[in-house]
Amino acid sequence: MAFLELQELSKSFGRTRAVERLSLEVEQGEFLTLLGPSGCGKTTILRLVAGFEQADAGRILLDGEEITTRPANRRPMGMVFQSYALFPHMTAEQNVAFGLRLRRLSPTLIHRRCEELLALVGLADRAHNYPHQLSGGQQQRVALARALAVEPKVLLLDEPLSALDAAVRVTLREEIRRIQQQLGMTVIYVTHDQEEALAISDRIAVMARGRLEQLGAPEEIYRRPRTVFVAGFVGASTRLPARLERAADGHCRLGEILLRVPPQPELSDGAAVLLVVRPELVTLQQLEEADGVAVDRSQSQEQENLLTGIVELRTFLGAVTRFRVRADGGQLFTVDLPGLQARTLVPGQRVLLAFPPEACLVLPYGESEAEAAAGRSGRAAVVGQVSPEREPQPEHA
Ligand SMILES: Nc1ncnc2c1ncn2[C@@H]1O[C@H](COP(=O)(O)OP(=O)(O)OP(=O)(O)O)[C@@H](O)[C@H]1O
Repeated sequence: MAFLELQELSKSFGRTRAVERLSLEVEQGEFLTLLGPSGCGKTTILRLVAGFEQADAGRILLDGEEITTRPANRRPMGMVFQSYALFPHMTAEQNVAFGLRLRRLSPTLIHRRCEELLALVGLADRAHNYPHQLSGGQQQRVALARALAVEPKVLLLDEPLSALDAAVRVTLREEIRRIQQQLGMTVIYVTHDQEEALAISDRIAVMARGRLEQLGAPEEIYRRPRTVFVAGFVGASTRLPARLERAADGHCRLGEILLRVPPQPELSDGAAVLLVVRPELVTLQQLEEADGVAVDRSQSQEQENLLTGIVELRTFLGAVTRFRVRADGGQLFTVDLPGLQARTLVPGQRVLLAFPPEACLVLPYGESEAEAAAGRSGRAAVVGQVSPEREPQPEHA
């Protein structure tokens, strides 16, 4: 039996179905992240678990006991919110002590516990500072210590880092993970930031429109997204509507080109699919103008898919440089190359794109979704989609 079980939970607000028949199991000591776009129901799930909302249907079990209708103040949960929500007229130590005072512990014990907790979150020397004397990151550390003070069985974190700047976000998420592992704490963490979710979690529940799309370890979610939504939401990717040909032996038609993909014995010939290729699995090789037609496909065609194209955008991202390349068939590819390989490639440059069959993830793709994709882009459905929020900004026009 799982430590925390959500069984067929549903919650509506008027006509809005915030959560729909959600079933989820969280193990003791597990760090589970609810990931999804704004409005997909993440906060509502957390509030249902905390007892701030009542479910319309379904059950919540903690450690084998049903807590579905138990009031919030009688659930052993700690919560940290997006906004720091500290008491402004209390010092860091007094904030942490708040829950302990309610429990009528002795002042000596409370003081010792606060010292331990502030040390745990790296604020041993800030015990007597008021919230306005602390940075956003430090305030969130105090909020974390305060939530941990009452020794909750489950810690609920609702976008705790989203108000902080990028560098602090990364440091603090590592701290949260360290503390969670040190204490063996069970955590449900809410975020819409896929990179954060991949970095911090044991497992990720990807949500869309109140429903669970996929549940799995970060690597599994990234490498084997099971739905078109997950493939688009988690990680950058090239996504190309295509059609299977000789599915069982792994061929796929993309416009004029026949690509090699992993065999798809479950799918039939002629099925509409979405090809998903991660940017780091494609390589680019510079071509001289004349090479475009002289690419020797005969040797490497067995191992690699080869396409010619032209670099449209180059975006320096630090560790990698991201390229947008338009293949000669019109498809757009996103390609990430590490520093040295990227140096000589600039917009306007003709290139050879190469990626092995194993780099292609093949997802069933309904006709309606294909039409919607074509409609959104204003192009034929064979043109690759790069999600707008991850569209790189041009380094050179
Ligand atoms: N108290 C409420 N009254 C009415 N509608 C609500 C209420 N709380 C949530 N909703 C609606 O339920 C849906 C899910 O909201 P929820 O806050 O759970 O999403 P979310 O994934 O956490 O979004 P965000 O990341 O923007 O916080 C949304 O359509 C929201 O407008």
